[in-house]
Amino acid sequence: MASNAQGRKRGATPSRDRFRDGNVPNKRGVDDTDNLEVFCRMTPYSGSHPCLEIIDENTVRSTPPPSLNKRDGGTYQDRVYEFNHVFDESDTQQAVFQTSAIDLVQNLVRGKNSLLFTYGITGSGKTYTMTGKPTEQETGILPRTLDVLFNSIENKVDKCVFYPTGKNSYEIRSRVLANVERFKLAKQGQHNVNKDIEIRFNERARVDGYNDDYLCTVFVSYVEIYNNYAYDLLATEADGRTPKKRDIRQDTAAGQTFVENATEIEVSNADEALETFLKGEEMRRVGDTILNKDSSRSHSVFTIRLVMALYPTSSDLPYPEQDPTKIVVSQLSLVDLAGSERAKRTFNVGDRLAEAGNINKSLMVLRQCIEKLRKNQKHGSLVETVPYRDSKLTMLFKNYFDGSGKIRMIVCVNPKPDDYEENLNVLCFAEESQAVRVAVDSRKLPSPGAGINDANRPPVPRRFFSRWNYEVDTVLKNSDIVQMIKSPLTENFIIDDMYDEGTVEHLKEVYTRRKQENEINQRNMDYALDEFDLLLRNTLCVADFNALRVEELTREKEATERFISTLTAENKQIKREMNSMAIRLREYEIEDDNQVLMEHQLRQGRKKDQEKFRSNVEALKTLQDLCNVQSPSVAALAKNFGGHQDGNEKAAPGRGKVTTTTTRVHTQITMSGQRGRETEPREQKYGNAAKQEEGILANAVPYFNPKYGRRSKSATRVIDHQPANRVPTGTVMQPNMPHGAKRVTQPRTSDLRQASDYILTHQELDRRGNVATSILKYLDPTRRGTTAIHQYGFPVPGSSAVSVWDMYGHLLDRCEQASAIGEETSTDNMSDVFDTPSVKHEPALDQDKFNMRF
Ligand SMILES: Nc1ncnc2c1ncn2[C@@H]1O[C@H](COP(=O)(O)OP(=O)(O)OP(=O)(O)O)[C@@H](O)[C@H]1O
Repeated sequence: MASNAQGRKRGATPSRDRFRDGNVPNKRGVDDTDNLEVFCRMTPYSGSHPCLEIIDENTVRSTPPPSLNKRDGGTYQDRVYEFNHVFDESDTQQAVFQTSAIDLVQNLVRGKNSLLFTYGITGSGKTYTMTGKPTEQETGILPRTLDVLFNSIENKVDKCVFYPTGKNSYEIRSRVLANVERFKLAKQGQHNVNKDIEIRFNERARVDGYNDDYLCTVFVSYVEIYNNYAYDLLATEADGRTPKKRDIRQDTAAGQTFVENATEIEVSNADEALETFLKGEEMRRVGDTILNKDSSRSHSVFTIRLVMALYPTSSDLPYPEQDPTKIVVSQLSLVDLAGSERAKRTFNVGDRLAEAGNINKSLMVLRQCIEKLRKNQKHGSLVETVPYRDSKLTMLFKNYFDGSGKIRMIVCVNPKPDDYEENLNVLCFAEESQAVRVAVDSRKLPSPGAGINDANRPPVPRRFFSRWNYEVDTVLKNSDIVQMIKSPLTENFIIDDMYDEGTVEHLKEVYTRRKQENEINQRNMDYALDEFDLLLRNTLCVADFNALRVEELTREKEATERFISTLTAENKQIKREMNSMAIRLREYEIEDDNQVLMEHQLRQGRKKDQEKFRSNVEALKTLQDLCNVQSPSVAALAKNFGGHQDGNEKAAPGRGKVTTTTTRVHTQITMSGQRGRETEPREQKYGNAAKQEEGILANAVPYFNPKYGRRSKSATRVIDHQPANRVPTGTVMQPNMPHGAKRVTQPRTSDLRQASDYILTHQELDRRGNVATSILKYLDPTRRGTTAIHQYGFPVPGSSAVSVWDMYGHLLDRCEQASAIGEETSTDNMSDVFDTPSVKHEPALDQDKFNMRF
């Protein structure tokens, strides 16, 4: 037995409680009935929202597509279906054959009947499963079945020995008639072999169980049920295009339904059988529908019949006895049902619509038959008549349901959401079908009776030893050697007269002696012949056995070679993958190294930044400390102006947060509050820092142009205006003030009038929050139009400087106004000018001057 037939992983038969209707599960041999077996196959689907999902090798779950409601407005629920086995999308045609069909081939060679049919909605893969395509991966059940059958049967007789009567029976022709028929067949000539067959894949598996005591031959027939009529796909009407219509009859004697006069073609190998199938396929009605471009419009039934007869008991050339009652027929029907389809999905009209109607009707009758069978079996009596006769399809299947063979269904489903509702019907029906119990076909092949029994059976197939027997018996035993040995030895005797008694006596003696010798020789010869006969038969047996063994080993070798070549190919593939993985790995490693390097650099950069940040924070801290104490210049002024300082101090707090930078550090620092508290002398408070600042001031670049400096050397007319809230910056460039310059925090109008030079040290925040210090020199502030302004100090961004000029212009205006009315501008007022720079005023200098900033 083929390993797969016995050892295949068949789905566990559903347990008792798995069936909703409480049917007894499959228990072979207990009650001589068997459950109808159902296998489910899922079509590959790559779209979104598959409506079916495989849970395990026996279970499928259906899930409604999103937002699909029942016609009554209700919602669908998830449902689970259980089958003998479920094939997922990755299961190959080979796997499907091994699991669902190879044991049916074994049934066939053992003389039993089986029916295998595919069921499902249109486009679900029924034809693909049954027939497939010529490649190894896609060869379907039918071609594989034929291969396995011919790999497994022995003792095939020549063609035309058996012949079908057309009434579900066979007869045997005489040798002469068989020869005549063969001659006629040969005269019909060879036709071109179908291309698909030339390139097709051959299944090499075989099953055991063939009874060697039988001679056999194979017949195939192919019919379709179209629009509820049976058509013979192997015979056409006179037009050569329309298949012949046939009737379905019941053979009461054999208990079988059959297609009357269906053409049965005798085939001697799988290729011939397949050729016949393809010939019939050309006749089969297939149409192009929206849902399947090669949609089967009929139910097709391909029947393989194995016709067997016992070996003759005589040692004649192998030829069956001409006794039709000793013929045994087993059959396997492979049925590709047309798919159910909803008209509203296919938009079929005309013939297609009528076909669809008939397809759906026949499938509905099949369903009803199964339901009624189930009901009857449940009640244990004939509660309802099973409507087999309502459709040709069910009429043809009737004998299987009546127990003349095994029934198996492969239900094909496509998980696409559009098929959801139809799939529910299919799955429901398929699951419930499993509850139907069918009587087991318990027929046994009649034993050969007298003759060779298991004890004296040579270890080679019957066809071998039958041939030697015939050859040894009919050829060797009648050979000349035997005759020659048997011939008496002769001697020349001359008898002189009738009274020559001496010679006669001598002759008598010689003959008697020779007769005795001959008898001894004959006995010896017979003995030797028997010995030789035995030796010969044994030698022939051993030779045949060895030949078989060689054949088997050759097959194994070929299989091993194929396996090795597959492994080699896989090996190469794996090597290729490994190489590409190694390349990828190298790339990853390089990338990894780069990343490590980058990470290292980043870490270094971060470290540097942190160090820089730390040093900046320290610098800022120092700066903050400096800012948080009273400006030394303010301190100095406080000394000069006494009580004024407090007033100035009060004017400052409104500024709140000030961001300052002198060494390009952008950090916010708070300057509120502490300024007024500084009372210690600057040197005392800042020590070296203050001294350093002054040193820098002393050595700084002169702030004024010597050209102008020359004119003002003799007079002390310089007003050094340093507002009270100046932030000590410790900047490198510091102006060198002429000796005698009058430093004021709030200039009076009288000071300005008397002054020949006016120098303003102004501070403000630029857009980035840096403290920008500007030193402005203005000559003769009382006379407009003759001014010359120079700016020294730090770069000041353009826009932020406008406010300086605004303020300055404002100051001048105020001075002029004051002088015009003969009043002194109050210091408080002047202080306002500087402390509230929001006062808008046209600057007292032209745009060119303004552009002198850098
Ligand atoms: N398991 C599968 N793997 C790959 N292709 C498949 C599979 N099942 C079906 N197909 C493809 O789906 C298409 C429809 O399949 P098929 O003709 O077998 O459907 P069907 O059920 O016989 O339809 P209909 O009832 O209309 O005849 C075909 O092109 C077939 O090759």
